[in-house]
Amino acid sequence: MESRIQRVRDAFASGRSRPLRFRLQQLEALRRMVQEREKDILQAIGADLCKSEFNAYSQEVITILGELDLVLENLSEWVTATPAKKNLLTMLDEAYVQPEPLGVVLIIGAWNYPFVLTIQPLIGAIAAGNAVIIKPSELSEKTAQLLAKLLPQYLDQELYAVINGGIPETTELLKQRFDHILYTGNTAVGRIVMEAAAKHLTPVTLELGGKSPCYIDTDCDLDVACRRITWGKYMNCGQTCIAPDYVLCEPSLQHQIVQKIKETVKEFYGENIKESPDYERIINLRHFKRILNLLEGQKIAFGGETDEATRYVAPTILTDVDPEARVMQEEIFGPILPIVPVKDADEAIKFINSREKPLAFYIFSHNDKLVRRMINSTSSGGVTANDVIMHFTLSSLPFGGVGSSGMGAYHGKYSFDTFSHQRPCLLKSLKREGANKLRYPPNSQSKVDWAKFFILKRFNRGKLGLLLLALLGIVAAVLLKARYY
Ligand SMILES: NC(=O)C1=CN([C@@H]2O[C@H](COP(=O)(O)OP(=O)(O)OC[C@H]3O[C@@H](n4cnc5c(N)ncnc54)[C@H](O)[C@@H]3O)[C@@H](O)[C@H]2O)C=CC1
Ligand SMILES: CCCCCCCCCC(=O)O
Repeated sequence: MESRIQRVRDAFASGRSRPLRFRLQQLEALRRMVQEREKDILQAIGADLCKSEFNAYSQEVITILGELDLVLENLSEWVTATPAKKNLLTMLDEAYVQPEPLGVVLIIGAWNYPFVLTIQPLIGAIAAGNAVIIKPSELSEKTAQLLAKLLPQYLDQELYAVINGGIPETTELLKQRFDHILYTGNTAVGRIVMEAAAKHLTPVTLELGGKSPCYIDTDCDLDVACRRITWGKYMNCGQTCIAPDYVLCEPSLQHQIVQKIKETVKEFYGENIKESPDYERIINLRHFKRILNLLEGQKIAFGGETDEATRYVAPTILTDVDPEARVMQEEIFGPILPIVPVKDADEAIKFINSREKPLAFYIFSHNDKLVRRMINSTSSGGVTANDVIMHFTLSSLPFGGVGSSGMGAYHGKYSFDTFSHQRPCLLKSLKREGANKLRYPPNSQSKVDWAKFFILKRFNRGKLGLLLLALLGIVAAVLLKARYY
C-alpha cells in the first residue's frame, strides 16, 4: 500500500498534474470515458442496486456529465490568481491570491450512488491539480470493479489510482498521510476517518448522514407535496442520504398524507411494486435486517411487505410514531416514512433543534414567511423548500453537512476550492527601502503615528480614493526618506 501511494506522491511531485492544459485533458478524457462506456457504467450500477438503466442514468450519469461540462467551461477562470486589495504600505506592490493544489488527496466513496459519489469529488480533485487515490465502496462491488478497470484506461495511471477493498484496506489506507481526505458514508466511520486524519493534520471533508426532517404545513398543496416526497423518499429504495427521513405535521394531516402518498406510489410503481423496473432493492442482507427491525412495534399505515430473498422492502408509512421509538433514533436509509405528529411549526422547530443537525431539511408550505422562519430557526447541511433532494442538483450550491451530518462541502466551484490551497502572495521590490525605516528599530512615537496613518487610514473605494492613496504613498515615501536617511 505504501509503495503504491508513494508512486502517486512521486507523480504529483513531478508537477505534471498542475498545468491547466493537463487538467483539462484529464477531465475531457473522463467525459469520454463516461460517454464511451455508458452501457458498462449503467449495467454496473444496475447490478449493484437492482436499478434500471434509466434510473442509473438520470440519478448518476447525468449529474457527472453536467459537472464535467461546468468545470471544463470555467476551470481557466478558477485557476487564475485573484488580485487582492492593498493599503498605503503595499500600494506599489503586487498582491493576489493564487489557488494551488493540495497534493495527494484520498476520496472514499459510498455504495448508494456508487458512481456519482466517487466521480464527482474526483472531478474537483483533478480540476484543482491534485493527484488522487480513489477508494470506492466495496458494497457496490460491480461499480468498484468497473472504476478500477476504466479509470486507468482513460486517466494518467500514476496520478490517479483506484484502490479497492473493504474495511481492512480502508483502515490501512487511513494510516497513510494525505493532503486532504473526502469521505462519503456514515457518521460513525466519519469519526474514524477524522481520527486517522488528525494524526497527520490532514484536512477532511466529511459527507455524512443523518435524519432529515420534512415539515408539512396545513397551508400547503398536499397533492404536490406528497408527490414530491414520494419521489424523493422511495427513490433508490430510500437509500439516499438526503431523502426525507421522517415527516412532522399536525395530527389532522396524517390520514390525508398517507392516502396521497399511497395513490402516488401506485401511480409511480403500479399495482405490483415488486415488478416495477423503477423500484430498487436494499443493498445487502445486513441493511435489509436493520431496516426490518425498525418496523417492530410500529403502526404500519401503508406498505410493510418485505421479501428477504430479493431484499425487497415495500414503500412504507408509519403513523403516530413515538419520537423515542427506535425508528426515530437512527438514520433509516430505507423506504420507511415515519410520521411524527406535532402541534404546529413551533413544536416542529423545537423537535428538530433538540436533535443532531441533519444533512437536509424540507418544508412544504404556501406561507413564504413560515418557510423562511423555519429555515432561520433551524440548522442543517442544506435546505429545499416545497420539494426534496433538488438542492443536490444545483452545482452553484455547496453540498455538505453540518455538525454530525458532516463538514466541508463540494460540487462545482466548491469542489475546486475544497481541493485547493488559497495561497496569499505579496510581491515587493527591493527599491523604496526608505519606507521600511518606519518598521525598523529603534521605534518611536512618530514612527507609531506614521504606522497608524499608513495602516489604519481608510480611503473610499472610488478611483479618486485610489489616486489619492497612490499620491499619498509617494509623498509619504519621500518624506520618510528625508526624515530617516
Ligand atoms: N453526505 C453524503 O453525500 C452522503 C452520505 N451518505 C451516508 O452514508 C451512509 C451509508 O453509507 P455507508 O453504509 O456508510 O457506506 P459504506 O458502508 O460503503 O462505507 C463508506 C466507505 O467507508 C468505508 N468504511 C466502512 N466502514 C469502515 C471502517 N470501520 N473503517 C474504515 N473505513 C470504513 C467503506 O470501505 C466505504 O468505502 C448513510 O449514513 C448515508 O447517509 C451516503 C451517501 C451520500
Ligand atoms: C434528480 C436526481 C437526483 C439524484 C440524487 C442523488 C443524491 C446522492 C447523494 C445522496 O445519497 O443523497
